[in-house]
Amino acid sequence: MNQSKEQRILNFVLQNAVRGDPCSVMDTIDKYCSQKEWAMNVGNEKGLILDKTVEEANPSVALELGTYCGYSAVRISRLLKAGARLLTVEFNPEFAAIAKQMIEFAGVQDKVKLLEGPSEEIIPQLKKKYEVDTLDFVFLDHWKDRYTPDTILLQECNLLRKGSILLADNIIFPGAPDFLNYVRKSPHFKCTNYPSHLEYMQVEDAMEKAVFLG
Ligand SMILES: O=C(NCCCCCn1ccnc1)c1cc(-c2ccc(F)cc2)cc(O)c1O
Ligand SMILES: [Mg+2]
Repeated sequence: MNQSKEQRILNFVLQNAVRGDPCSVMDTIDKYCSQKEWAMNVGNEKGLILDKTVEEANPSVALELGTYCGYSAVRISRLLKAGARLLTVEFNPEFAAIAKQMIEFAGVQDKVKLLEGPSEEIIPQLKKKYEVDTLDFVFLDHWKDRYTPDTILLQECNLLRKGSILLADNIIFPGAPDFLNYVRKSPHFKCTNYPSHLEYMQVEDAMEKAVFLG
């Protein structure tokens, strides 16, 4: 049965990256996806915005919605302090299986917990099943029409605290217009826009940071 694109990306990493070296894994994925097959990793340009936001948050507990091949899970977890952890949610079982191997190859498996399933089911379980008090950082990179309902659900589940930082990918392309409207109109969020480009392309994109005010 012929391989998936995601399997080809993983194989390229397994054969060309340095085991246990997160930067090597990120660079190797970016090389493959810019030269051979485009894929929806956040990439290195928006990845630098992600890095700066994670460093600003310096999270003890971080949540990622949309694992895909694990590129941003590796990117985020490499910056976490000792004892800090990333919970990453993936709906697609094939993607989750690839991401698990990618995370292990990068050597960040002790910092990352990969949760398989729909975000609307997993978010309400975070406190009791995954022993989360509140989230210091949330990276939204899953279905763009889920950004708003899941942001509302995070608040309803009391998972955000004063200063929790949300960072959303793909604000322009594919776009998340309802999310942008929601957070920018809400008195509970302080928003900042970061213009950038779609991963591996010269197409405009942007990220939006939304700090929860309580
Ligand atoms: O759809 C995206 N991501 C979600 C994938 C499914 C998430 C499943 N899931 C995980 C947890 N809960 C649900 C996405 C798409 C594009 C893109 C850009 C240009 C283009 F021509 C086609 C596509 C670029 C991105 O950067 C993206 O993130
Ligand atoms: Mg994205």
